[in-house]
Amino acid sequence: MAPARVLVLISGSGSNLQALIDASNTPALPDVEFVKVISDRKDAYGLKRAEAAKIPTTYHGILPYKKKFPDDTEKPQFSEARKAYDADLAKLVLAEKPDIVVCAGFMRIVTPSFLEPLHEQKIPIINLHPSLHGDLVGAHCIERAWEEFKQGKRTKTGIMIHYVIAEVDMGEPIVQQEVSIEGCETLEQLQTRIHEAEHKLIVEGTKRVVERGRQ
Ligand SMILES: Nc1nc2c(c(=O)[nH]1)N[C@@H](CN(C=O)c1ccc(C(=O)N[C@@H](CCC(=O)O)C(=O)O)cc1)CN2
Ligand SMILES: NCC(=O)N[C@@H]1O[C@H](COP(=O)([O-])[O-])[C@@H](O)[C@H]1O
Repeated sequence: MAPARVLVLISGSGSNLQALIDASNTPALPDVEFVKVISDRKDAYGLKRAEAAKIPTTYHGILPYKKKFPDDTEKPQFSEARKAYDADLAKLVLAEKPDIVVCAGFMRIVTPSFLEPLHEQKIPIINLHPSLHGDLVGAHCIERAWEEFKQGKRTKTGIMIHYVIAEVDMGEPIVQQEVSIEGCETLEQLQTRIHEAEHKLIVEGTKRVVERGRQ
């Protein structure tokens, strides 16, 4: 059987991409091939990690689309710029014929202009999110959990790998893990604790979806 073709979307440092690369073709994540890494940010260090691993990369920035639609709305579901961006992103992704798309710190809300073309091809899109399903959604969830911990509103948070649907961070969870905040004295300590857990969970979540695709 041919290796599963994995395409990864990133925006930042790419430590989760690195975890996937390091685990690839070991028992933790067997028989996979990274076909491309796409970033919406040109300065994403994850692009350098991909290049070091000899994985093809593409920078797909939003600016040209914003310039094309100067009077655009900021609401993701109605933005012409975002829809055009997402439609082109879908074309870039489909050109690689992936078996799975992994959002590993990809910090853009995607619209049906991206989701539908991939859904038609039955290509699963999964995402790493630093909260449990139905708890915190959106960006900056680690910071928000930390603030609530300091206010005495919570002692735990978590992480999950979930399917990506239009409703942000509400797609079916694939695997989740609770993370205690207790014992952390700074936000940085919580971030470290969460990132260490993420690096394991993203490998497990990707492996499960790859295996489902092979059934
Ligand atoms: N339609 C969906 N798109 C995305 C999902 C999803 O479940 N459905 N998951 C995200 C990843 N994500 C959280 O896990 C997330 C990323 C970014 C944002 C966000 O508010 N982005 C802003 C820009 C923020 C910035 O530039 O710093 C935006 O897109 O306007 C929310 C959730 C991947 N996309
Ligand atoms: N809502 C999505 C979100 O907040 N994702 C977060 O982006 C980081 C990516 O780190 P990385 O670039 O080092 O892999 C991760 O901590 C992940 O939880």
